[in-house]
Amino acid sequence: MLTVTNLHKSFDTTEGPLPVLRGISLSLEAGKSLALTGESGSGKSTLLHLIGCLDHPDSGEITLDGERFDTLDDAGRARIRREAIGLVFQQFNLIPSLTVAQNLSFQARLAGRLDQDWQSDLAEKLGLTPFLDRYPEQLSGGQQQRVAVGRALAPRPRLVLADEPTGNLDEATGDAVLDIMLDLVTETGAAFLMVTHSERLAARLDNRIHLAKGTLADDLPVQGIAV
Ligand SMILES: Nc1ncnc2c1ncn2[C@@H]1O[C@H](COP(=O)(O)OP(=O)(O)OP(=O)(O)O)[C@@H](O)[C@H]1O
Repeated sequence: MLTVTNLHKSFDTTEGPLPVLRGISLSLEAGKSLALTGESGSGKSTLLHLIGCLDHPDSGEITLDGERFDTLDDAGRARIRREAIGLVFQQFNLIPSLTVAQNLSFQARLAGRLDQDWQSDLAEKLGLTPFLDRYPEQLSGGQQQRVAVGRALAPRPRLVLADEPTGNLDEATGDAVLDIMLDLVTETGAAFLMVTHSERLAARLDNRIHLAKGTLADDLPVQGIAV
């Protein structure tokens, strides 16, 4: 279970501090999916980065299964990213000098949780088995994003965070990638938080929250979510 309580984050700018998140609270159960929507600049990526241990909040608490993230130092955040979190971004961020198979196993190796059977299973489910010896530049965008999804899920993370994962793909390809992601997060029992601009894609997840002016709107269905 992910819990976020009264999270605040400002950035220093030349015009002074820019408050981006002003008291965000939410919770997300294992096996559930949550879409995070909001206008450009509303702070969606900032929130995802804090939850994903890529940055630290000014105040507030973030816990995963009772373990606090917000008080960790750089090394602690790096450990959590390795061991508990799978990240998928709009840019596929594959390692160009590694094959598909090596990219798929990269995160699991870092986490010390390489499981060849699960990796083969993942490759099959993601339709990547014929491409295992290719390099990322020899794949289409949709295929590259499926590798990124597989890489994130190979260590069986407890929390999967995705920032516009289908943003660089055409609609049909993006839908197919999201279908597979939803199947896989359900199968692994991970909690899944996805940033999206698309109402259509947001509606495919279990719940949705909307960020505006640094706070979460409270007029949305909140089943399973404490907002
Ligand atoms: N490192 C930073 N330093 C200063 N300002 C920042 C920094 N990161 C983000 N911001 C500002 O914080 C605000 C929120 O940015 P963020 O990227 O979280 O928004 P977003 O909702 O994800 O936007 P988009 O949908 O366009 O990706 C923006 O005004 C942005 O300019």
